[in-house]
Amino acid sequence: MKIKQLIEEAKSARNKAYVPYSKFPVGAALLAKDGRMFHGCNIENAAYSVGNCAERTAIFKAYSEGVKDFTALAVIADTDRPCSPCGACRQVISELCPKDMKIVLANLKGDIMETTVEALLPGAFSAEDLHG
Ligand SMILES: O=c1ccn([C@H]2C[C@H](O)[C@@H](CO)O2)c(=O)[nH]1
Ligand SMILES: [Zn+2]
Repeated sequence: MKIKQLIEEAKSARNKAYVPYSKFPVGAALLAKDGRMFHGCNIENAAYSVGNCAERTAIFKAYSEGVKDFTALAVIADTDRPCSPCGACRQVISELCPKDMKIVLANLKGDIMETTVEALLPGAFSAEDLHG
């Protein structure tokens, strides 16, 4: 799948965001190795801290369906620079996606930044740290 198409998928996922508090909709699209696409949006809550980001929504949806092998993730929001995933999402992405997997960050202006899981969170705390 082309990068532009993946970004379009993330953009349409963004339309589903539930963001009454931040009014900052974010969309994500996660492409699995088997070709399946998992969309994610941010879903907020009056108890602010229990809201979930678009990236984690997409990853958790895939995992909960038993899909664990991914090839690319795109994220988009109406930001000046391509949308930058938060620390919590970087940690989750780092554990559940391959280190060299492509991450495409985008904004509505059409700016695109391509990066990788490893580059998003170098030296991430991992299961190896936990269990030696
Ligand atoms: O990469 C990001 C950055 C922020 N958010 C959400 C969290 C919250 O709902 C809103 C404002 O931070 O945007 C995401 O979903 N993904
Ligand atoms: Zn996040």
